[in-house]
Amino acid sequence: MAGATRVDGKKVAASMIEAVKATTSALEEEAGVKTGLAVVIVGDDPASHTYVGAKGRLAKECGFNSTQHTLPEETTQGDLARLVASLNADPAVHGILVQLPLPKHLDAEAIIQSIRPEKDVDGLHVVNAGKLATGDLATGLISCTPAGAMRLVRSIHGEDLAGLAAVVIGRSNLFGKPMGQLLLHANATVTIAHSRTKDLAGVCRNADILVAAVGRAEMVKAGWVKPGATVIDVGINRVDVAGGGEGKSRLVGDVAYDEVSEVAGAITPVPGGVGPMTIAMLMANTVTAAYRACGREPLRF
Ligand SMILES: Nc1nc2c(c(=O)[nH]1)N[C@@H](CN(C=O)c1ccc(C(=O)N[C@@H](CCC(=O)O)C(=O)O)cc1)CN2
Repeated sequence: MAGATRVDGKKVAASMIEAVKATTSALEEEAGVKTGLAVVIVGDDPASHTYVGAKGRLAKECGFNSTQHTLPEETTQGDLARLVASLNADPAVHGILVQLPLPKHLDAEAIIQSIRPEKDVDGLHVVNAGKLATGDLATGLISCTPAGAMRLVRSIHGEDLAGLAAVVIGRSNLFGKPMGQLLLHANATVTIAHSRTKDLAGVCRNADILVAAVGRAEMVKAGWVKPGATVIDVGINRVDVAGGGEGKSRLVGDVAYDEVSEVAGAITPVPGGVGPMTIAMLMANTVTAAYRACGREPLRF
């Protein structure tokens, strides 16, 4: 029987969405401003279309004016850059999100850096990454997945992580680095581990908070986890179901959930953990951007 507390990302995300809805309607009532989100998707990747659909539906539910720009696979860098430039110039658009990954022939980094930082609700522009790195959490926009994962850490440990050792496995700009910085700002003692780390299992066993973002199904085993640790699983891997027949698959994280649940103190499931928080944080960032565009500051979500 599993002993760890299951950290319910859907529940935390739902309460955040309620706060976003209230904040959005307050802005409309007080300033007459409707929060605007533009979502851009290029190509036919089915998973990306699913995520974009979910973002659009939730944006509408939050009371946003949400527009989706669907571009064909063969879109050129110039076409996409012109669309971003027009959204940058549109005062009714407070947040711009370009769904990743982009088709291989496009330079995703150049597109992300062309978004105005104050509309970069994905928090990926160097200005926003730099603000996070220098400890300015008040004026920038923080990348949605690390912000969502951090929210789940706070739901277990509170605001101050002083005295706790945190290990993040993964050093990407999208997740590992910003997650490490958020943990550091909350006073945790942070290690960022990666594919070249020696004795990865041993490093992980020191962690009071272990965050896995490696992209390898169920790589983190029970023997990697300190008894009682909090384990945050950021992986989303689709694996075949043994004997399930053609095309049968299920989603698993980077953590071997069942065995790690026997050792950990708290653990996020996949699905239903960090994933729902990513989309909730996008909504929070978008209404935050709308408030700032009106010279106001909303509550901290
Ligand atoms: N521009 C961006 N592109 C991408 C991001 C991002 O944050 N910004 N993240 C991922 C995809 N993503 C959002 O876009 C995302 C992935 C997964 C989930 C989620 O809720 N997952 C569910 C399971 C869903 C399923 O059944 O397939 C869960 O974990 O419970 C939300 C958002 C890459 N691209």
